[in-house]
Amino acid sequence: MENQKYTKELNVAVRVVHMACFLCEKVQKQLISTNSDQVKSKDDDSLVTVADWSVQATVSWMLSEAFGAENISIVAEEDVQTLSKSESSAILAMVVTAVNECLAEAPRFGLQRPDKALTTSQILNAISQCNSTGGPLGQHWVLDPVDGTLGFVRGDQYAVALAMIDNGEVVLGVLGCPNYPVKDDGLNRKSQQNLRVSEISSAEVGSVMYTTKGSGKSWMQPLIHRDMMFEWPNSAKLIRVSSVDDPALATFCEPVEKTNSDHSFTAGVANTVGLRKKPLRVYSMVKYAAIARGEAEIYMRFARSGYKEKIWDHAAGVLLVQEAGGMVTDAGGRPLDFSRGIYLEGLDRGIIACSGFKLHEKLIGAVYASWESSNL
Ligand SMILES: Nc1ncnc2c1ncn2[C@@H]1O[C@H](COP(=O)(O)O)[C@@H](OP(=O)(O)O)[C@H]1O
Ligand SMILES: [Mg+2]
Repeated sequence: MENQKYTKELNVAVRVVHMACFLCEKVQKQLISTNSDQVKSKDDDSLVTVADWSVQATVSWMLSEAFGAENISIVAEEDVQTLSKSESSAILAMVVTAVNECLAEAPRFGLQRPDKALTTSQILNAISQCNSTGGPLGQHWVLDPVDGTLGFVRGDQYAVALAMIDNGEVVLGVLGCPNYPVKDDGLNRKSQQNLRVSEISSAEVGSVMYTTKGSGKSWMQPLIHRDMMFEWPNSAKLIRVSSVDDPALATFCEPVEKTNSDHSFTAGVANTVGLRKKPLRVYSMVKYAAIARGEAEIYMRFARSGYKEKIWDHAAGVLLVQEAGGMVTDAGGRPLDFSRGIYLEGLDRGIIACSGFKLHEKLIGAVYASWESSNL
């Protein structure tokens, strides 16, 4: 069976994403506590990059340990150019600490920790090992260490996304969402109340969602509390898309930043289709998670013309939605093409993810009707 082919890969990937979430939570808490009033100062930026590089190093190291460095290809967002400069030595030291503190916890996640702390050059090596550009042949891991940088800085939603592409198709997806609780309606509740990390009760832990292609099943696990052991399946629950197909009742999500997606174009489409609710604006791939979990029905993303979407911003989320029963295509109704390197080449205008066929068909029709008069 197709989904049994990646059993070990999935098992390792899920555990590694849990570890990465643990790392991110620690850095995000530090960020919020040191600078609670100021959003996005220079210090915040450096903490964000600490999280990005540290997650990339951790994931790269753990995958190499599990499968052999020579056997794996990793496509990921970060490189080591900035980090290797002399003026980055303080950040580099923070990365080394964060990675080693995280790797020391590996046994809690059922993985092996290194015999001794990794050296700076081992960590730089692990980061720069993620230099693959993917493509149509062979297996490639695809990693976005911290997706939704702005959400991360603001104590809001962000995600750790790890997927695998095999011969051009996404076959495995894991999405860690540290601020998206497993409880029903976790996203709406949190967004409406605009809770900050410091205010979230420890019982409301985040979630990790995962799936494999062809399984027809997407799963969700809670993150584990401090000092708890991760034990497979770690209370995994099946998740499923919403059955709502009436546009008047549907919720649609989109990026918070209008530079990442044209809010006025999507408002026009929403109006044409008869969507009534206000858009749910959420940072990061948590939007895909919301569709897969049935908390929203539609995700629209229309970047400005000329912007090329990157595979790590979509791979894990797209598969989660599809295996939970939903549909994801470009605005022309064609599947996204993950086989052509780091970009979603050939993407027709924008991305539409839906809980079901009926809504999807209506949206494609509305985009078609609105396009000529838009400025995109
Ligand atoms: N002009 C643009 N248009 C569309 N997406 C963009 C963009 N600039 C950056 N992005 C991508 O949008 C992602 C965030 O998505 P969202 O807006 O849905 O939260 C970013 O991921 P990172 O935060 O990992 O850099 C980045 O890759
Ligand atoms: Mg991203």
